[in-house]
Amino acid sequence: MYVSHLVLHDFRSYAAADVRLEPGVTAFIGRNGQGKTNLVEAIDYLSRLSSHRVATDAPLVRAGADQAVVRAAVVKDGRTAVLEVELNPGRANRARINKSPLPRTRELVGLVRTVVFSPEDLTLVKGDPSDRRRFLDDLLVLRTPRLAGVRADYDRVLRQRNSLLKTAGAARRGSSSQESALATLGVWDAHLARTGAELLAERLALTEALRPYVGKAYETVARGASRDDAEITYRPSFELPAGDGPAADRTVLTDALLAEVERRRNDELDRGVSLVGPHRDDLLLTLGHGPDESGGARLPVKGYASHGESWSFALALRLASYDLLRADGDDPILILDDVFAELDTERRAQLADLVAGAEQVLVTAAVGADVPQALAGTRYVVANGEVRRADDDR
Ligand SMILES: Nc1ncnc2c1ncn2[C@@H]1O[C@H](COP(=O)(O)OP(=O)(O)OP(=O)(O)O)[C@@H](O)[C@H]1O
Repeated sequence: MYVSHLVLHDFRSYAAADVRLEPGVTAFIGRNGQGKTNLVEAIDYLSRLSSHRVATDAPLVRAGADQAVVRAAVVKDGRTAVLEVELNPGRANRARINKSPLPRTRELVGLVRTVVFSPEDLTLVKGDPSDRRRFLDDLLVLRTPRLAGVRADYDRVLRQRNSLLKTAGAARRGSSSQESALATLGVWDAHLARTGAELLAERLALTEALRPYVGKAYETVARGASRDDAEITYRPSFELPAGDGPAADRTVLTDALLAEVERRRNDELDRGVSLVGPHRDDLLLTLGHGPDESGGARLPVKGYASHGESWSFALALRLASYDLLRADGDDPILILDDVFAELDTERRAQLADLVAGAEQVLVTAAVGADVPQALAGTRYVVANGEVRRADDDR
C-alpha cells in the first residue's frame, strides 16, 4: 500500500500542506524543526489514531487553531480510498472514508498500516514495561483492528476497578460502605478477568508469531550475530496455567486471572490499585552470545546490552513487525524518521538494503548525505513550512 496524496490543515506546524507522493522511496530533507517529522507523523496518525511522539491529540493541532485535519489518498491493490480524520481536542474526533462519515473514528484504524522507525525506539529496549506493552498492543491492533475495542474496554475496566479499590480500601473494615464497594468489586473482577484474558491471549500469540522474525532481523542488523541471539519472551504478572501455549484457551486464562485477583485481594485493597492483569506484564528481551562468550547464558537487554546492541534490538523489533505484517499479506508503509543520523555507516547501509524493496518508504533526515544511496528516491526539501520537490541536493 502507499499514500499518493497527503493534505493537512492546521496539523502541527502546518496551516496547510498538500503533498503528492509516489510508491518507492521519498525522502524529506531539511534543517531541524522545519516540519519533516510532522508530515510522516500525520500518516502514522491515520494508521493508529495516535502518534509515536505524544500521548494526546492536543499537541497535534496547530497552536492557535482548535481543529486539525489529516487527509490521505491511500492506494491498495490498485484501488484508491481517501481517508480523513478531524482532530478535535476535548471533543470527539471524526473520521471519513471517501467523504462518508464513519460511525466510530476507531473504524479507521488499520486501513492504512505503517511501521515507524524513530530515535524514540530505543525506549522499547531501555524504557519501562509500558513502552513494550504499547509496542505489542499497537501491533495487535494493526493486525486485528477489532482489538482496539478490547484494549479500550480493558483500560476502562481498570480505571473503574482502581477507583473502587481506593474507595473500598479507604472505608472502615466491615462497614456497610466497604461491604457495598466489595460487592461491586466482584462485578469488575469478572470484567477485568474476561477482557484481560482476551488481551493476554492475543499478546501471547503475537509474541510467538513475532519471535522467529526478531531472531532473523537481529541477525541481519547486528554485526556477527546469529539467529538465536535475540529472543523475546512474554512475562505475565502471574503464573499462567500449565500447558498454555500461544493459543491459550480464553476460559482457562479468565479463570486463572480471576483466581489470582481473588488471591491478591488484600494487597490490592491496601495499595488501592489493580496488581494483576496485562497492564502489569512485560515483554522480556534477552541476548545470548553463543556458548563461547557467555557459556550459553542469556542476559536481559535492559541494563546489560551495549548501546549498539540496544539499537540493533530496537531496529530488529521494528523490522520483525514489518516482516510479520508482510507475512499477513500486507505491505505496510515504512517510515524512517530521523534514524540514519543515529546509525554508523555500515548499519545505515544494512537497514537501507533491508527496506529498499518496500512498496513505500518515507524517510526524514536533516542532512541529505545521511540517507544511504540505496534509498535515493524522490526528494523533497522542507523549509519554512513549505514542502517542495527537489533534485538530489546532496
Ligand atoms: N501544535 C503545533 N503548533 C505549531 N507548531 C508546532 C506544533 N507542534 C510542533 N510544532 C513545531 O514544529 C516544529 C517541529 O517540526 P518537526 O518535528 O517536524 O521537525 P523536523 O523537521 O522533523 O526536525 P528535526 O530534524 O529536528 O527532527 C517545531 O518548530 C515545533 O515548534
